[in-house]
Amino acid sequence: MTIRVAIAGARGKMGSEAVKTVCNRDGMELVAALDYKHVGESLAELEMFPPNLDVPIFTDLTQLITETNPDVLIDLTNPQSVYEHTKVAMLHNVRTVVGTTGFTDEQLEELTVLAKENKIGCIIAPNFAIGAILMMKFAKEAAKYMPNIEIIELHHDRKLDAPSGTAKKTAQMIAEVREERKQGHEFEEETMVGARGADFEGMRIHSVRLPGLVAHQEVLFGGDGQMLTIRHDSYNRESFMGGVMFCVETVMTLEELVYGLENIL
Ligand SMILES: NC(=O)C1=CN([C@@H]2O[C@H](COP(=O)(O)OP(=O)(O)OC[C@H]3O[C@@H](n4cnc5c(N)ncnc54)[C@H](OP(=O)(O)O)[C@@H]3O)[C@@H](O)[C@H]2O)C=CC1
Ligand SMILES: O=C(O)C1=N[C@H](C(=O)O)C[C@H](O)C1
Repeated sequence: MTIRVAIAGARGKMGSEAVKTVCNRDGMELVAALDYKHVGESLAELEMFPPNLDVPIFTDLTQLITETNPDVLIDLTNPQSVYEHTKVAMLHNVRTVVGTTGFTDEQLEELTVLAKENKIGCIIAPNFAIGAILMMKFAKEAAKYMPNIEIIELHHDRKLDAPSGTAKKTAQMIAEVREERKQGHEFEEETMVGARGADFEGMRIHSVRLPGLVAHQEVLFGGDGQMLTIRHDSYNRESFMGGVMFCVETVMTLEELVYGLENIL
């Protein structure tokens, strides 16, 4: 069976890589792209894609679904659009693989309920790179023994959300095994706002944004006279594509929402 795939955000850094990957993948067909503005009738008209890539572009998701009948929508857009896309797709019985970050906890909760009610598969993966999943899993394990933790995530300077979805997910996974605790000492004071980063149950999260970076994260564990560092680096967007393909294939077998690749690997 060929999986019919649509991509929202196809012109973007991740979306364009996903277009390439889906087109080269046996057992998948790219049937449509979703954009929020009219950039042409077909991907073939865009300079960044080969002139024979005759894949229609839609600005309306419902119309895209009605006319091209995709099995899976991959969303690689932005925090403002992703919730609505995922919801509309689910309500039209289209499975979703979501890489876009920046969901609120309430949105995640609502989509979880909606997926269950409609018995429709959805995977929301804050990070598709296998190395990043392992970094999060190892960090969760280390936190059982070393609960004083600071997370430093480093990304390119076009990123919209901070902290990154990966940093948030890392903190959530660690929180499953670490009791909330204040780190440092009670007299600590910020003399410049933000100096100590964001506070997640006492762990601190720091977001670095610089040109030249792609996606990187360090989790630092401090102990008496020692420090453990767990680090992952994505040097390009190909690093995410194995995970995207795995999710497209896996979501076809699901009837619920899964948040995080670590739950299905
Ligand atoms: N889960 C993972 O492993 C990864 C997740 N990400 C996440 O994926 C998302 C995309 O990242 P990235 O590719 O770097 O970002 P880009 O800004 O490069 O790409 C986003 C694309 O989506 C388009 N877009 C915006 N709104 C809509 C909409 N409503 N419908 C259709 N297209 C839309 C943008 O158009 P325009 O530019 O014209 O506004 C742009 O082309 C981010 O949330 C990022 O955090 C990134 C890397 C890995
Ligand atoms: O915006 C990005 O680039 C990335 N976003 C995801 C996140 O917020 O964690 C995944 C990866 O870090 C790249």
